[in-house]
Amino acid sequence: MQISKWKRIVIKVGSALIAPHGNGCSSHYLLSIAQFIVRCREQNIEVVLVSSGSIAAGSHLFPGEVKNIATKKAMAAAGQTEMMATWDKLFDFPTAQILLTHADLKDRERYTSVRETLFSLLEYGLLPIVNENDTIVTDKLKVGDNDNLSAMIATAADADALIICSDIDGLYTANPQVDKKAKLIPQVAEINDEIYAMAGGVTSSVGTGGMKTKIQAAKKAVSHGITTYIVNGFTEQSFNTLLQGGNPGTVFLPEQNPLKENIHWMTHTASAQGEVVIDCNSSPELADDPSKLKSEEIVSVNGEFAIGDTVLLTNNDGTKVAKAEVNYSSCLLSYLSEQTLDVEAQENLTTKGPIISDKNIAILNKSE
Ligand SMILES: Nc1ncnc2c1ncn2[C@@H]1O[C@H](COP(=O)(O)OP(=O)(O)O)[C@@H](O)[C@H]1O
Ligand SMILES: N[C@@H](CCC(=O)OP(=O)(O)O)C(=O)O
Repeated sequence: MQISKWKRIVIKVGSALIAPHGNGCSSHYLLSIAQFIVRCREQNIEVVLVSSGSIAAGSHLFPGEVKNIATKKAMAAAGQTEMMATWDKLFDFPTAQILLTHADLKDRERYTSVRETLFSLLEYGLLPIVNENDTIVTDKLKVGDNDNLSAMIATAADADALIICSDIDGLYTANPQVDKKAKLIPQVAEINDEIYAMAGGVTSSVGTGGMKTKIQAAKKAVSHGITTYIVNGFTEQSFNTLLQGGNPGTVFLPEQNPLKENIHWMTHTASAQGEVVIDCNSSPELADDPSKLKSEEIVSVNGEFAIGDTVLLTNNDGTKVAKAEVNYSSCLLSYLSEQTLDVEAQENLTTKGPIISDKNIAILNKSE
């Protein structure tokens, strides 16, 4: 989808662009990005910015070896204000700070709240600037990289395009800093294992994600129908080419049958609070429609979850079948799976309808 058809876009800017030397923010490489944002808004394209750089910006205030994760979180707390100020002074319209963790996105109620805030900010003409809330993240709570965060935000915002600004022109057949014969791939129609295999990890001294997380992000976005670009954020030409409707780097084409928003959220953002092991071998229809699950087909229940939580449904051979909203607690399902109940007793216990919601359910591909 070219710029003329865009109504809303998300732009992700990595640490290397905003804090190129890892000792405070510099607007040097941000001017062309800011100009691109201004040009998009002039064409009535709403923009959401996902910006890294708080840790890189704050690190110089904490000299010496990074002692522990608490120091890194303190760097983020210190650098976040500088990162926001660096962006804010480039625009003559207001910016707004949104700090999130994965906990805010994997909880459906909080995810919906984030969407509402984003839409309200855009309605009033502000530029939302999103970053992970590194000050409070833990391994359990974090997204971990802003490439994947930007894809989750693009989905939440129903964006038409996601532009990931990197320190390289796009996805190459291999890491060009390692393989001098590597070639730029202008277009990716399908993200498969071969594409993932091309992507190496982090190379910049301040980056977190590397190319792997950019491919993961592209997969999340294209499966929601969002055209995704990896472009070189260091060159103004990248943005001039985009403004002319061209592709300056690698474009990942949107999937033809994008997932509905709630199914996409369940597939790519929701985290399972527990696991229900089911017996698809004796009930093969369950593999295609686990919402028909009956208590006697439950093999075991792992973890603790409440009504309305997301659970992972796995076959008793370990294959992941689906992620879905569960209508009963782990306690009741454990009881039901261990009992041999007659139909009447079952009906008395399962008055809330099907065990698994037939609305919020995402059948998983084998590779997920
Ligand atoms: N197949 C690949 N194509 C392009 N770059 C790759 C590939 N594999 C690994 N890389 C490395 O990924 C880097 C970009 O990711 P990263 O280091 O996180 O920087 P940034 O977040 O600023 O984009 C590139 O500079 C490159 O060294
Ligand atoms: N939330 C972190 C950014 C983490 C991250 O993904 O960084 P990068 O790989 O430079 O985009 C920060 O602000 O430093």
